[in-house]
Amino acid sequence: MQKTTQQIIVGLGERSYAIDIGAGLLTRTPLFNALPQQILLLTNTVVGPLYAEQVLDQLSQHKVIVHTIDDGEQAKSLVNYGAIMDTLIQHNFNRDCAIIALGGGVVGDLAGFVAATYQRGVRFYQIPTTLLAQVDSSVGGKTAINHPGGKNMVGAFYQPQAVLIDTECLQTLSDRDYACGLAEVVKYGIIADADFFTWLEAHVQELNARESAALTYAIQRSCQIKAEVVAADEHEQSVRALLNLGHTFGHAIEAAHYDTWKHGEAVAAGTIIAAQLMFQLGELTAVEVTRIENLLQSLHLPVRAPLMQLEQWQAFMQRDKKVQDGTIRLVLPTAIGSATIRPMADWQMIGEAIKAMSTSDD
Ligand SMILES: NC(=O)c1ccc[n+]([C@@H]2O[C@H](COP(=O)([O-])OP(=O)(O)OC[C@H]3O[C@@H](n4cnc5c(N)ncnc54)[C@H](O)[C@@H]3O)[C@@H](O)[C@H]2O)c1
Ligand SMILES: O=C(O)C(=O)C[C@@H](O)[C@H](O)[C@H](O)COP(=O)(O)O
Ligand SMILES: [Zn+2]
Repeated sequence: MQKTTQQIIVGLGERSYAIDIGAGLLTRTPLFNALPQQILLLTNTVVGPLYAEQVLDQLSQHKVIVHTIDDGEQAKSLVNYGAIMDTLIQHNFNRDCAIIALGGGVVGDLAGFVAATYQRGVRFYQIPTTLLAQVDSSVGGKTAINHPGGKNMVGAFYQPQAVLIDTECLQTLSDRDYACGLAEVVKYGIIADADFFTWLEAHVQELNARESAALTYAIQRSCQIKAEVVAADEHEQSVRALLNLGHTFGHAIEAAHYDTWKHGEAVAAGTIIAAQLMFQLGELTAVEVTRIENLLQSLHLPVRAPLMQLEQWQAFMQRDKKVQDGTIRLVLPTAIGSATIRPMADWQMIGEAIKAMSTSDD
């Protein structure tokens, strides 16, 4: 059967770029158009052995330096950022070089921040290999590294030149990391598309089985929504904040538990807290909260946060990038298919929602 490629454009004027989606794209030529001679391929110790050779085969006419980082969220660090800068400088990379990210969101976020800052900005390409990176982090230009005090605290908005999504890469992903990507997919349904949410509910089995047609549609629809939101508000002055549903809570969980909670898992637990908060405010029905909870659960995602003191939640949440004049602003679902961003100072109410949706201690 002929393999097809679908293309979605992120419309940003002169900086517009294409997201190509298809099975087996890594081994089809060319990966990207008009690549320069000097290329730094950033990958990690898990993805490199799986896919770097396929990429290098396509780049045999270029001078490619492979830089490999450790696996895991802790690798999105200032130390690794410095080490990559050392590599670029040691090899005399100039402003005409390109950085290619081959990996999940950790590799992509770090590579993008390097690209945004090396010699004040060099070309950047994304080859996302996790579901989460394919549906979310490779698109839209949020690049960052973490700080012990919070997630993505140092970063830049810096768009890639192109994104290449090979859906076949997902077959080697662990069940846990696959589920993490589905958390961000569910997010798009909640904030922007009730029909897509209903479609997800109806295709849980196919999605859990990683069936090609369902998976490709979920990736494509997610990228379409993300591309539209980013094109409308690249620098998160308004509607882009909705992509942060569940993240103010989720980032607090991650920052407190980097070693045990993954990003997608923390987003799922954070999403259900946001839904519960809207239920308490009388703006979301019990049926809607249950639908969100059931969908996340059926996709093997956690729907209860770990036990943490309210003060700890508060400390991390106050560092959220959406805080304005000391007041946190939360993304809250107003229905399945729409969400709003709202300043919230009522910590008693927030604490009640967190408690209701945290693991019980009895
Ligand atoms: N920039 C953005 O807009 C954005 C959006 C969402 C998330 N993020 C960030 O992305 C990160 C999470 O990304 P993630 O979930 O991809 O995590 P990750 O990059 O740590 O990848 C998850 C795991 O899967 C492994 N892996 C990657 N591809 C694989 C493959 N094809 N086969 C087998 N194993 C594979 C990785 O080595 C890792 O162990 C977080 O740091 C989060 O903050 C950024
Ligand atoms: O693209 C966006 O905008 C997002 O918020 C996507 C999120 O899924 C992603 O986790 C992002 O990195 C969060 O950014 P932050 O600004 O809250 O650090
Ligand atoms: Zn996210």
